Amino acid sequence: MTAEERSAELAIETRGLTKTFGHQVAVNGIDLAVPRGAVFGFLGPNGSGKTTTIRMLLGLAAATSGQARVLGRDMPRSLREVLPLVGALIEGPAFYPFLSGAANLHRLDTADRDAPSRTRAARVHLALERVGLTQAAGKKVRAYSLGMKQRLGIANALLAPRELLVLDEPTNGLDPQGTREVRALVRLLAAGGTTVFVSSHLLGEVEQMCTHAAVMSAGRLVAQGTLDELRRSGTSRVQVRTPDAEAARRVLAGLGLAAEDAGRPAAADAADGLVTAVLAVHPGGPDLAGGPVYAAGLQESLASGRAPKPEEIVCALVAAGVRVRGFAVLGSSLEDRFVALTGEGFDVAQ
Ligand SMILES: Nc1ncnc2c1ncn2[C@@H]1O[C@H](COP(=O)(O)OP(=O)(O)OP(=O)(O)O)[C@@H](O)[C@H]1O
Repeated sequence: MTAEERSAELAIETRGLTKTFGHQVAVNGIDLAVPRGAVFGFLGPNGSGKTTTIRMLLGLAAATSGQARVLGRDMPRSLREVLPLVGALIEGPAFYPFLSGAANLHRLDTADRDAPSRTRAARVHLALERVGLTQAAGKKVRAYSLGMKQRLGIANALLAPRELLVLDEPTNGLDPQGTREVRALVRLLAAGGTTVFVSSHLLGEVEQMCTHAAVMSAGRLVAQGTLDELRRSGTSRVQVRTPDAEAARRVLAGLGLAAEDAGRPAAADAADGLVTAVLAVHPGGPDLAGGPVYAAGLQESLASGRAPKPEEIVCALVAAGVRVRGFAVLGSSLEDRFVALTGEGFDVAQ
């Protein structure tokens, strides 16, 4: 695939995108690659640079250096052609509380110079229908729940057909019911073929909604890929349950696997011990970010598999007379990965 073909498959692509505020580097040379059709979670703790990145992508802030392409066109040079194809929800739009949801959308649609007035009513109706607010269309916004207001914000982003939706922390401040509604709506929109770029500081949320994710930490992009790729890019371990722990450790060491710890499984024979060893540390994280080929480096390193295969480990254990009563290959969870990548207490609350 040529570089141009690869670019054409990306809804968002940045190279070395950087934003500084005085001496502070808010976004530090990031290379984002968001495939078309993805639900892409832009994950990072508060203050890691997500909103600043989104503002640059939408032409709301100028980059200090680097390039950004949105829907295959250079930004901000092609702002006028690109923006009509992008629906955005940033920091929640301001609605008039004394007007109904429908009346608010009418007002906002009027402000769009490219939106024909003749079809306005139909557009507003369709947008409200898509977010499930038809029943509440005539209700004053001051009587809306936070979740309903957020859905109205998404309806506003959907007033025209969009190729890309950019949502900045769409569930922030919502109660569990509102959160569920917005997450379900994001999945629904994505199922219709729209690329969704959604920022969040909640790992659980990204795991539920997204096909892909990128992780920001202190202005840097420290990993990106499909959720599976990110999971696989951690450290895997093998775990052996055996009454012959010492012998198992020697065999593992002979295969180049350092046994980490020994314990006792909760509900096992009192004589059994658990031996855990690092199987392979797969590259990922910082190596993944910045590569011009989307996540390919990770795929190759996984395919080349220099670590012994699980069946070879079992064979060696059995051949050495180790009584193997349990054997497992343990992957790292996304949570382990993200805590390791961001190096700070990641908010994993739902
Ligand atoms: N206009 C500004 N002037 C000065 N500093 C800013 C400005 N906007 C953002 N910053 C700083 O840049 C850093 C990144 O902020 P940003 O809002 O992009 O992070 P974020 O990941 O979106 O966090 P949050 O989830 O809290 O919004 C922060 O340290 C912030 O204080």
